[in-house]
Amino acid sequence: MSDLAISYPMSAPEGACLGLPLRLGARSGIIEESISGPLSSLAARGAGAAQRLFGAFPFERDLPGWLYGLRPETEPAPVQQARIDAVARPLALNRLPSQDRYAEAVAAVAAQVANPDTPLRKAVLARALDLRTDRALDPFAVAQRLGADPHVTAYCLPLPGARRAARWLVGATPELLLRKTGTAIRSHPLAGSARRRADAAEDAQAKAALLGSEKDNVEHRVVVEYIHDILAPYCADLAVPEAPQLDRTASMWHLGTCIDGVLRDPETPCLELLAALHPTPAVAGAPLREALQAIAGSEPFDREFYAGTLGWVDASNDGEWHVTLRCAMIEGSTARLFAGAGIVAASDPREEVAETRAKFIAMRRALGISEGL
Ligand SMILES: C=C(O[C@H]1C=CC=C(C(=O)O)[C@@H]1O)C(=O)O
Repeated sequence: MSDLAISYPMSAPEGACLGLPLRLGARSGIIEESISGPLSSLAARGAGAAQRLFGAFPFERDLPGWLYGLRPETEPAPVQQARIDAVARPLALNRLPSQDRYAEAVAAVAAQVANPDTPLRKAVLARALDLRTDRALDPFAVAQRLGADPHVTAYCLPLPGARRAARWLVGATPELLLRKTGTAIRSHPLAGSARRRADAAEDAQAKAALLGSEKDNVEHRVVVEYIHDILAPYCADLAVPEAPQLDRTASMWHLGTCIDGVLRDPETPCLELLAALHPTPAVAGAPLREALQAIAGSEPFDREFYAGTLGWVDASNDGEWHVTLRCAMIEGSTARLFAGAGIVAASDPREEVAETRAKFIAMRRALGISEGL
């Protein structure tokens, strides 16, 4: 019986996801229209569109992403039908790269950052976990479990797959890249992390240590400076707090800064701002070109939609876009999970392995992957 947990259509024609359900935070619906293209080429969309468009763009900004028009009144059936108890059983987990290889890559990038002859200030290195389970995974059930954390925005959306069935991008992100409401804009970048502890005193200690960590504050400052420099030319006013605050999810502490601005031109398209911002040093690094080289030289997989951006834009050009973090790409009975960490000169390779392990916790729990696997 549990094999039938997925009851919605899985056979979208190649290159389209029409008729499939999508969920982003509190909003959901059935896809009735889709537009594809790189973020920069879709930047004019939104204004003039008949309805709110939802979408996702990959990490690489020149690659195509998707904007979807939804039939909004429809609550996707799987949300009611998902059988939370019918969890697919994990069979095998493959690390890409191994933890040792990841630690070596971190050490090499930290050394590059420490070298005053190279311009690299920070690079975000990720690793992936490839999971195989004993039956088809239910992406909506996974998203529903992730969404139990009130500090994240959970999402589940189909991506056109190479084969007949859609691939699903599922996750729960804590990071707001850009919200635009009229002339008001907000970005709330996160960078600098510590695993949360079950014991309250230890948790408070982890939080205080993160706030005082010079390494994490350096990592964070690079992101805030970058976002300030990108947004400032668009803004009549831009408020950037001097020091970061602490933000949380159920399993992580993060350094966060809430940046608020007022646009000079209220007509500035939301997606134009997004195209200018993405990818920030919270997921890439700085300077961008050197960071992308470091990433390409270190990561033995394609990030695809991990560390991209997802959200919506509406007819009055308002929108809300998140960083595609704490996610997995689900296809049938397989899932690829992603987690990354910002590397600066003072990064300790073993601690960055531990940090990425902690960032997998939410998705591992949602997928029922035991610590031992
Ligand atoms: C790149 C990730 O997290 C980013 C967001 C928050 C904290 C981060 C950090 O401390 O490195 C990362 O910049 C990830 O979760 O895969």
